[in-house]
Amino acid sequence: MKIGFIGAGNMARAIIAGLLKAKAVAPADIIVHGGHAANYQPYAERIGATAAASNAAVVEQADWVVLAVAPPVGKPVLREVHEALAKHPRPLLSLLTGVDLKTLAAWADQPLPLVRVMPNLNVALNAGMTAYAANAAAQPVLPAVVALLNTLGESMALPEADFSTFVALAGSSPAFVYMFIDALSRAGVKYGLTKQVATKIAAQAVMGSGLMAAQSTESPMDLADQVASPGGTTVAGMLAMAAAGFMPAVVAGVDATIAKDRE
Ligand SMILES: NC(=O)C1=CN([C@@H]2O[C@H](COP(=O)(O)OP(=O)(O)OC[C@H]3O[C@@H](n4cnc5c(N)ncnc54)[C@H](OP(=O)(O)O)[C@@H]3O)[C@@H](O)[C@H]2O)C=CC1
Ligand SMILES: O=C(O)[C@@H]1CCC=N1
Repeated sequence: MKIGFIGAGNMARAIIAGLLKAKAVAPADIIVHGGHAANYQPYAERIGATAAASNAAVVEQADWVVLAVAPPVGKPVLREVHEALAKHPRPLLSLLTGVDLKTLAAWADQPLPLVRVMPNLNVALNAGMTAYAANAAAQPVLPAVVALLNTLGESMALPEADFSTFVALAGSSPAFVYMFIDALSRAGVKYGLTKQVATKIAAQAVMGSGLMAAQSTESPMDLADQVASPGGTTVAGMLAMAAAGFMPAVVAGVDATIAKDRE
């Protein structure tokens, strides 16, 4: 199975890293083309992937094509590969935020199996959270696509109406979590830890808590109650964070992310 990537930036590279770690695809069966040869060629060489000379060549050489460019670049790129896709009607997996299947079909301007895929950068460690939605033409290939996505972490079918919310909760949220880790770590620095030590402590605590929240049948607040001993340190910290607007700050961030996705 040859997987082609139009765009070889952060998200494409994270997916490719996850696929290679899972040994789901052989390096030479990864075909990439990007905006600038100076970026994608050395990258392809480094990982043993195939650098294609053009976006059309990606379509010609790959079995499936992943559209991994910035959303505004999607339409011109699909125009550029229109002829190649007409000759080789490959399933197209789009990572573009804010671009639904209907828009994608209009841009493709020909009947194609289309899968809208919304991953997050944690796919690089096979710990991603990915949503997908597919058109009717993609249904026969969908089980194989989902099997591939599942090598990258968890995946779920999602109604397209919920994609903006998913972007905030999974696509963008690693950045929000890094902000939290940095804030926790910085507070440790305030009390004399080095940034390196403080970040290691904060990141490991967040990782364990994420694992616990993902695996437990209890709600996050039930889990928090188990941490917060009566009259103890944790409840004092939780109340101070609540008073400083922790939850409204997080929800405001999600609101802004969703609004941007829907622009
Ligand atoms: N980053 C993330 O965490 C997530 C991103 N996404 C989505 O994934 C997509 C890619 O995002 P991301 O990887 O972060 O973006 P990047 O900016 O990191 O990568 C974009 C890639 O597109 C390439 N490119 C630009 N113009 C063209 C062109 N005409 N033909 C082919 N390739 C081109 C760029 O090449 P060059 O740099 O050489 O110009 C670069 O390799 C976006 O639509 C985004 O919404 C979805 C979920 C999460
Ligand atoms: O910030 C962005 O627009 C992309 C989509 C989700 C994560 N990164």
